Amino acid sequence: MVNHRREIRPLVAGNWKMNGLKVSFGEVQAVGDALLGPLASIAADVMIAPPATLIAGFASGLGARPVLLAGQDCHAKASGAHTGDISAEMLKDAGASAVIVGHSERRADHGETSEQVRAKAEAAHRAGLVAIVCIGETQEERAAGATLDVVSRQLKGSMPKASTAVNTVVAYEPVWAIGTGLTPTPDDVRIVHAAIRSDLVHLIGPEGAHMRVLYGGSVKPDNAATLMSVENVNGALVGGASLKASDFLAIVRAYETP
Ligand SMILES: O=C[C@H](O)COP(=O)(O)O
Repeated sequence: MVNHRREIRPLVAGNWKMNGLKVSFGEVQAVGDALLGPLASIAADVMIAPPATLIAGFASGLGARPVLLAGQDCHAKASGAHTGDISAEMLKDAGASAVIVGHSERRADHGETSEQVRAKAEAAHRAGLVAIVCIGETQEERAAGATLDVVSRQLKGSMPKASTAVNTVVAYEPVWAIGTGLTPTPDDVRIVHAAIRSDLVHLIGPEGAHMRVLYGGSVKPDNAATLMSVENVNGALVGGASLKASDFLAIVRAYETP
């Protein structure tokens, strides 16, 4: 473990996306059991964001196991005539302590703008949830040399002004790395995370130096330790590899203390 990790407690979060019917509670239970047993010395918070329908059951089944639960999206309002939506308050009531907002799949599939993402993050804060704000460039934007501009614009547009290192987490997820098996080089990750760190300090002041900035996009057991050791990477947002407890735990082990 390198020194900079001691300053910010990392977070390893698994985003199950629209999967769960074939993924049993046993996977979450196995993660929780490992954190109580052989992996009790993991120096990181561990979180699962299952489909919203599973949160309440997982919350009661987990008991004292140290696995945090998160939603994958929320509406900007607390309640009302919004068929099919779910509010941050409802996620909190079900047992979530956080919610992912602005994932690139939401931005692409549902046309979500950074302004809407910021409203959702504000809703999360209002409900007492941690907002995990996702940003990241497409392959075309990277090829055009626009990565830092895009990421900076999304960050500035999506972050609530009242964000703190406690109520907000940033997740940098290059769109082209999601579910593809491709990842940026550690140096590419370092450059983007350094720019995000600098923007955070500029946007919200000294708190920005302490906010967790996760990397996401094809994090797997065999690349987790390398990616997690990059400066200003304070954990991971894991998709596919979070569906199997053994893979997810292998990623979590990047934060095993010696
Ligand atoms: O939210 C998670 C990310 O979209 C990463 O997904 P992935 O690990 O399957 O590439």
